[in-house]
Amino acid sequence: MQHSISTKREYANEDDDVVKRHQPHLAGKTDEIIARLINLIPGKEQSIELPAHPVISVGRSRHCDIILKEADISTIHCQLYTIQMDLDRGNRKMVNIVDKSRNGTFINGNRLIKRDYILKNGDRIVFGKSSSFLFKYTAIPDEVEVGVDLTASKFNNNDGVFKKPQMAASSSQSSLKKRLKSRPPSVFDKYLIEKELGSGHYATVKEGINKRTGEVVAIKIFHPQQNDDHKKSNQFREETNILMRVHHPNIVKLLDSFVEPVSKAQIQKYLVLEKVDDGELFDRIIKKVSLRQEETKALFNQILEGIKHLHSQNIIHRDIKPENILLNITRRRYPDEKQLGPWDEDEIDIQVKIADFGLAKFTGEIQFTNTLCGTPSYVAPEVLLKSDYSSKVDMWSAGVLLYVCLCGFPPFSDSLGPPSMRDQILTGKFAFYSPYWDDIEDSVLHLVTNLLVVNSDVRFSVIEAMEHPWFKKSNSNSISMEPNRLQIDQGKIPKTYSELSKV
Ligand SMILES: Nc1ncnc2c1ncn2[C@@H]1O[C@H](COP(=O)(O)OP(=O)(O)OP(=O)(O)O)[C@@H](O)[C@H]1O
Repeated sequence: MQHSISTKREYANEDDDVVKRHQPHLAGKTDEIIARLINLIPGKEQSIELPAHPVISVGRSRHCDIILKEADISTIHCQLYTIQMDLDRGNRKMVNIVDKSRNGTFINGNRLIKRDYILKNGDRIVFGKSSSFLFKYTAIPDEVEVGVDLTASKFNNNDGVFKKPQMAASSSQSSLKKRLKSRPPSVFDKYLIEKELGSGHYATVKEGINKRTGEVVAIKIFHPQQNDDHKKSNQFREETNILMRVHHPNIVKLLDSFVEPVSKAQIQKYLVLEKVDDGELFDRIIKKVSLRQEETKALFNQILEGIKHLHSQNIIHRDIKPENILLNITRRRYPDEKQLGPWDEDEIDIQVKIADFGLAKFTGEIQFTNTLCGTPSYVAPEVLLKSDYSSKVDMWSAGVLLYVCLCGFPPFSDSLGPPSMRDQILTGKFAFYSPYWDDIEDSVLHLVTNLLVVNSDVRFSVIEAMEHPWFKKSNSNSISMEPNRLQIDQGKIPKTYSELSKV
């Protein structure tokens, strides 16, 4: 379909002298070009420069700065405002789009409906039904190689030909480097954001591709929130800067973080994370009902390695649960390939990656339920009581997780009551029910029993857990204890995660 777009100049040249006199064409020679609207339809490529004018109007009216002639375009369809935004990485001019239309302005498929939205690099804007454009800010520091003159990319034509920036004279290189530093990129400058990988209560996680290196990452996009607390945004930035220094093979690497405006009233936080390919431990438990002891041991050992590293850096995870344990699985490629652990037949190795470390405080409350409604939380008694707590809260959660891996249902649950789940947690009341625990070694029961201890001073630390005889083949019989193995009314046994997932 032919896009009939004309800037004011074209329109004036065509048929209206009055317009020509009173409405100069959109971009004057001295105007700073802040962004471009790009029509990518093959054969009709076109680039409309957007100068940093306070307001640019788009619509059918001949008084608009950008005239779209399609029948579904309103007289004034939308307005583009240049606004100075105070981003966490400095100030930046951005374009705020305000919809005024009857048939809608769509950003990446979502209708604005008379709202405002701050445009991001790579946004696809559709006016009405089919006037479709890609939106791009002109200077994109992260995409430009050092030594390339950004001023050369200030094309001053609307002919739709995308010229490559020219090489700068060496004298301008240091000023360019300074500009690159002082004009920090948005997440959209740096990454192409692709398919959704999953979503949770607070965020959607999408695949991202680093435009410069091609690295594939996971980008956690938190739901927009009111832009009323600069202090919190700064805290987010400072904390994530610390978390970015954490490097360990069993911890999902935090690569970057951004806080960006969505509209004048709302901001959105982004975390760029190492991408983990094979889902959550939670799904593995659902699929298998419970995990074999040797498999649990191999996974739990890696989980403890990750927690040990966090604790050594004075970081408390605060939200250890199977949804936050991600897996990278190396699949078998040929029949006699040697397995590197006690994994399933088609698996050569599994690497555990702990996700969301240290971030619980940004998502508000630590969650008291997990994704399957009514299943228990992993929180320690001192967290429930909102009293002072230490890294030992992670060890309580690790104890719940170990219990769940081995039998498929949680140690604390309202269905086991009375008392209530909360009171079971506060008093540390749990047991190993027959027949579920009958074939499981006393040694691991001893470990669980030393993790689910109400008094955090007595509860095992991560080092104590790692040194437990269960992990050491020769020592696993050296434990003397009478585990609390109980018979229980079948009707009282909580449903396994696997059963709950089918409800
Ligand atoms: N680094 C990653 N690589 C691949 N997938 C990921 C990664 N991080 C998260 N995901 C997936 O994205 C989904 C949602 O992520 P996440 O659980 O972190 O969001 P959330 O809103 O914090 O969730 P919750 O409701 O559990 O607090 C999950 O299903 C998870 O498997």
